[in-house]
Amino acid sequence: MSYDREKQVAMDAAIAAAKLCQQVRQDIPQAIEKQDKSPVTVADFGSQAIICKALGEAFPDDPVVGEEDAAELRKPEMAETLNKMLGYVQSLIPDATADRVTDWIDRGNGSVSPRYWTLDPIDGTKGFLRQDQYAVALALIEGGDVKVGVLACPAMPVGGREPGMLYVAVRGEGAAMMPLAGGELQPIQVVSPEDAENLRFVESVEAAHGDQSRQNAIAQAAGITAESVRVDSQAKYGIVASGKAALYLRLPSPKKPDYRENIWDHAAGAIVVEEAGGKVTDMYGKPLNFADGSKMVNNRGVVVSNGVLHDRVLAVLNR
Ligand SMILES: Nc1ncnc2c1ncn2[C@@H]1O[C@H](COP(=O)(O)O)[C@@H](OP(=O)(O)O)[C@H]1O
Ligand SMILES: [Mg+2]
Ligand SMILES: [Mg+2]
Ligand SMILES: [Mg+2]
Repeated sequence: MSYDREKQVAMDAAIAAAKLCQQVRQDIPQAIEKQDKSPVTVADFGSQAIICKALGEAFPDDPVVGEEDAAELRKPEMAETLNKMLGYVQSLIPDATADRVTDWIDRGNGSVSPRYWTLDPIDGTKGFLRQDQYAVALALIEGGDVKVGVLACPAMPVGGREPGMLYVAVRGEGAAMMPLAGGELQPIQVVSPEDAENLRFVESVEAAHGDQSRQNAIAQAAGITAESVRVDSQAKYGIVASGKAALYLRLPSPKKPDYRENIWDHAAGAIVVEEAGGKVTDMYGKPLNFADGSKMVNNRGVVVSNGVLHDRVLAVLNR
C-alpha cells in the first residue's frame, strides 16, 4: 500500500505547525508548568491544534496519541493563555475559535490502536524556550510498525540560509530532508565508517534526561573519541539520519530509574534513521515497542546508530 497521501498531509501539517512555533518563539514565549512540573507553552498547544485539525480532516477515523491535552486550557484562569494561543492559530487558520482549538487539541487524546498517529507538537520544549533546538514530530503507526515519520526542526542550521530542516521517511522508501524555507526533498544516508569527521555522538542537553557520564564512557569504549554534541529533541535523530553523527545514546537517568520513554519522543525519529540505513533499539537491543501504549514500558533507554556501530555499542553496554 502507498502512503503518499499520509506523507503529504503529515508534511504539510508539520510545516504549518513549525511556522506557528517560530512565530511564538520570536515573541519570547513563557513556560507554563504542567502537573508533572515539565514546561509547556502556547506553541505546544497551537502546534497540536493545527496538526490534529489537519489529521482529523484527512483521516477522520485515525486516532491521534498526542503529548498535550486541553483540560488545563479550558479552566477559566487559563483564559488569557487560551486567547494568546488562539491568536497564533488564527494567523494560519482565520476561522479558528476557542472552542474549536480546544477540541482540535483534544483529538490528540486517542489511544494506541492497530492504526494510529503519534504526535509531539514540540519535542524539546526546554530547548525551544532556550532558543536552542526543538522538533515537531509526527508518525503513523500500523500494526506496531512505524510507516511514516516527519520531523520538522525549525532551528536546524542550513548552511548559510534561513535555518530549519524537515526530515521525512516512509517505510521501504528511504529517508529524505528538505529545508523548511522551501526546496526539494534530498535523499539522506547515515554516516559511513570511513567518514572519520562525522563519527561523533549526540546526546540530550538536559542532564536529567539521561546518564551523560555513562553515555560518554560507552561511546568512548565503542571507539568514538570526540566529545559529545549536545542537542535537544528528536533533532538528534535527524542529525544521525543525515550522516552528521554516528550515534545517539539515551540511557536511563540514575535519578529516575523508573522512567519509561514516550512513543511520541521516538517514533518519527526512529523511522527517519532506519530508512536512512541506521538502527534503533533499546539499550538491550530490543526493538522499540509502539504497539502497546503511550509509554514503552518494556524498553529501557534508546540506542540509535549508523548500523555499523550498533552491535559494538550494545556489546559494551551489556558486558
Ligand atoms: N527523565 C527523563 N528521561 C528521559 N527523557 C525524559 C525525562 N524527562 C523528560 N523526558 C523527555 O525528554 C524529551 C526531550 O528530549 P531531549 O532531552 O532529547 O531534548 C521531553 O519531551 P518534551 O520536550 O516534548 O516534553 C520529555 O518527554
Ligand atoms: Mg513535554
Ligand atoms: Mg517530547
Ligand atoms: Mg513535547
